[in-house]
Amino acid sequence: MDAATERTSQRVVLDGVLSAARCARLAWLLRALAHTGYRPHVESLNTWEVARCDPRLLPQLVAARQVVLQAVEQAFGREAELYIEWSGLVAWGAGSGIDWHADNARDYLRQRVISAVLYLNDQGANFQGGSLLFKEGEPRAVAPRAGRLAAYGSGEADAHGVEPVARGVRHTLTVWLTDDPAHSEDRKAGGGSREGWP
Ligand SMILES: O=C(O)CCC(=O)C(=O)O
Ligand SMILES: [Fe+2]
Repeated sequence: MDAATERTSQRVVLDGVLSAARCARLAWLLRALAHTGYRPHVESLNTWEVARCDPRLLPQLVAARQVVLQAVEQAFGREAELYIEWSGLVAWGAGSGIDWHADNARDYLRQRVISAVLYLNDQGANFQGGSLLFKEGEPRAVAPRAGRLAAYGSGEADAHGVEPVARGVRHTLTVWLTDDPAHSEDRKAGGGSREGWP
């Protein structure tokens, strides 16, 4: 394998990244404001939409995604290098799931370098199924539980899928990170800093 095709997978699973109470508040926001259309059997709510629906609710989401950004930067040794490209809350209903894919495998997604999913509720208690599965490497499977963060490369080396949710609703805060400031969602919102929100 030459340097150009080298596959470098990078993956971490961290527990207790957000408290159970903060996870529950984000899940409440998701249930109150989410809309359909992201994928079949899935409802979502991105940070822009929260800003538009009710800016008073924005700080709790902005604070949580900042926690995710900092946890990822620390885990991957990339402090002050990454920007949030997209962030949002996702509710995975019964029947939802995703086949094997890489998160940057389209021309318009190439800027994504790390994917981060913070789970807001518990497999087994709140829903059945819904494990995050990787095609190769370790860890091979992540069982969602409130406060657990899975972070992994957005490229082919970390190809992954979500096992179908069999029952209940699986809640996540999903964040894609880029090292290209031009693709920062905060910059696009008009902020000049890495924390561009008011
Ligand atoms: O929710 C997860 O565990 C992973 C989601 C995912 O792969 C995606 O949204 O691209
Ligand atoms: Fe993915």
